[in-house]
Amino acid sequence: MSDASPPPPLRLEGVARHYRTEAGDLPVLTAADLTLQAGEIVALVAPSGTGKSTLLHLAGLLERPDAGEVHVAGRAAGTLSDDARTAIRRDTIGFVYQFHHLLPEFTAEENVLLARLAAGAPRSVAKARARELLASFGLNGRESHRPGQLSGGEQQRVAIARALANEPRILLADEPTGNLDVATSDRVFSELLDAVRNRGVAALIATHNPSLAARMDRVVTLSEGRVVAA
Ligand SMILES: Nc1ncnc2c1ncn2[C@@H]1O[C@H](COP(=O)(O)OP(=O)(O)OP(=O)(O)O)[C@@H](O)[C@H]1O
Repeated sequence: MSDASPPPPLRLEGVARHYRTEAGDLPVLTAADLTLQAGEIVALVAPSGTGKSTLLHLAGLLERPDAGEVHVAGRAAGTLSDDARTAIRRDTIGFVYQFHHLLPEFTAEENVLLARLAAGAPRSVAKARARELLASFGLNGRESHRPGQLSGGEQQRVAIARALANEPRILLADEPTGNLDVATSDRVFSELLDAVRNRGVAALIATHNPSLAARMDRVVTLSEGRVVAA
C-alpha cells in the first residue's frame, strides 16, 4: 500500500497561451503554475485583460495550452482526446460565469437536472438532486420558473446550483456575482462560499472585488503571464 497523499484536484504546470491578433502575437500566459489543494478556495484578482478568463478556460479544459500541462485529479489532460476531456469536465468541474448562461426556455429545475442527466443519472435521481440543490439556495417554490421569471440574484443561484449538480471536485468561477448589485452580490457570494466549503470543493474564483477576495483562503494575481501571490 502506498502512503502517498492523493493528488491535488487541480494543478497547472508551466501553462502558456498566446493569441494571434492583427497586431501580432499576444502572449497572455507565459508559464503559469497553480495548485489547488482539496477544499481550498483561491481568489484570482488581476487587472482587466491580464488573462484571468484565459486561465480559467485552460484550467477547465475548455481550451488547450500552447505549452505546459493541466492536471485534474492527478490526470494530465494534454494528451487526452476531446471526448475524454469533456468527460473529465462534466464529472469533475463546475463552472459559474458572470452572466448565468442558463437555458432560457427551460425551468430552473430543468437547468439543474439537465447537467445531472448529461452525466448519466436517472431522471428521478437528477430531479431529486436538482430540487435539493435549489432548496439549499432558498429557491423552493421557484423550481418551475424560467430564467426570465427570476431576479438576477436568483438566476445566479440557479447557475451555482447547476455548477454543483454533478458534485464536482473543482469549481471555477469568473466574476460569479459581477453583474449583481452590491448587497445581492455579497449575499450570493456568501452562499457560494458556504456551498463550496461545506462540500469540500476546491475553487478558483476570479473577482475584481477585494473584499470578496479577502474572504477566500488565498489570493493570487497574474504578473507577466505567471501566477503569483497577491
Ligand atoms: N480569442 C482571442 N483572440 C485574441 N485575443 C484574445 C482572445 N481572448 C482573449 N484575448 C486577449 O487576451 C487578453 C486576456 O484576456 P482575458 O479575457 O483572459 O483577460 P481577463 O483578465 O479575464 O480580462 P477581464 O477582467 O476584462 O475579463 C486580452 O488582451 C484579450 O483581449
